[in-house]
Amino acid sequence: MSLLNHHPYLEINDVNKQFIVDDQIVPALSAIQLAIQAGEFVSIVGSSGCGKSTLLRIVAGLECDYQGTVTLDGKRIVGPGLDRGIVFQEHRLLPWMTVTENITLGLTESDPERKKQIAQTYIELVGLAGFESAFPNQLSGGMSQRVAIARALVNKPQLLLLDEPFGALDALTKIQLQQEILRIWQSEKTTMMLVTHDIDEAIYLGDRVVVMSKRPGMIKSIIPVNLPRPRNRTSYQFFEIKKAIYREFFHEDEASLEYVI
Ligand SMILES: Nc1ncnc2c1ncn2[C@@H]1O[C@H](COP(=O)(O)OP(=O)(O)OP(=O)(O)O)[C@@H](O)[C@H]1O
Repeated sequence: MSLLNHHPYLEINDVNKQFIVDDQIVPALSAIQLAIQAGEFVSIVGSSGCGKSTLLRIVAGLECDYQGTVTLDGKRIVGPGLDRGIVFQEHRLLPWMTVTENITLGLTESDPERKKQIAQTYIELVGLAGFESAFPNQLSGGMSQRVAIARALVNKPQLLLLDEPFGALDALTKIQLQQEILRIWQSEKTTMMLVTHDIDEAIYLGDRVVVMSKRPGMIKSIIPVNLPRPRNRTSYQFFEIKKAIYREFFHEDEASLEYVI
């Protein structure tokens, strides 16, 4: 089922970004050009330090010193906004607050009763009913990430930015949460932009996989994933897409590819 409306929703236009470290210019992103449609799920992969998180931070409005333009629904991004939610690799929950309190912290709703109801909706959405009063130290890593996802969704953002959200989780929890995020994407119709090191995850979730080159990060290729969901990670077609992505990393060097997959 396609959730796309076929109009560019997020437009990243010729974005260049450099950092100054010890008076030296460190180029991080070069000529990034990417259009994402409303309701699309886009995965971004690339080697460590290629600028994936920097790109996500620019879209989040956390990084404003760059060249080029980034627009969301036609409006230029000039800082963080409620139209975008973000989930990081570490859950970043406040340890002295309960699950409900962490989720409602950034909620714009002021009526306390309504606030609680909204939190409850999202607690149920991420499968944490019964843990409303638990504190972060009483939760597993996967449960904490579920809270972080609920917190990012509570203001109903149109765009959810996921920066290696499952990177610190064990393999089984990771697979479970990938399925959850897919379910949430389908029910909430939120546009998703996922940065990951995990190529299987990128293919399992994305409508397209953006492959970035080494520093300074450039878009090397964009690989469409035209497979019906839920996807079978062990299918021949899945494997073929995986191979195409590895090929991008290993510069079409079939000999070295042989040792990878
Ligand atoms: N605040 C900063 N100050 C200086 N340099 C930075 C800063 N943030 C990022 N960089 C540099 O920019 C480049 C891109 O970093 P970024 O974190 O975006 O890469 P990444 O692809 O997300 O890496 P990883 O996959 O390892 O998380 C790196 O060379 C990094 O050292």
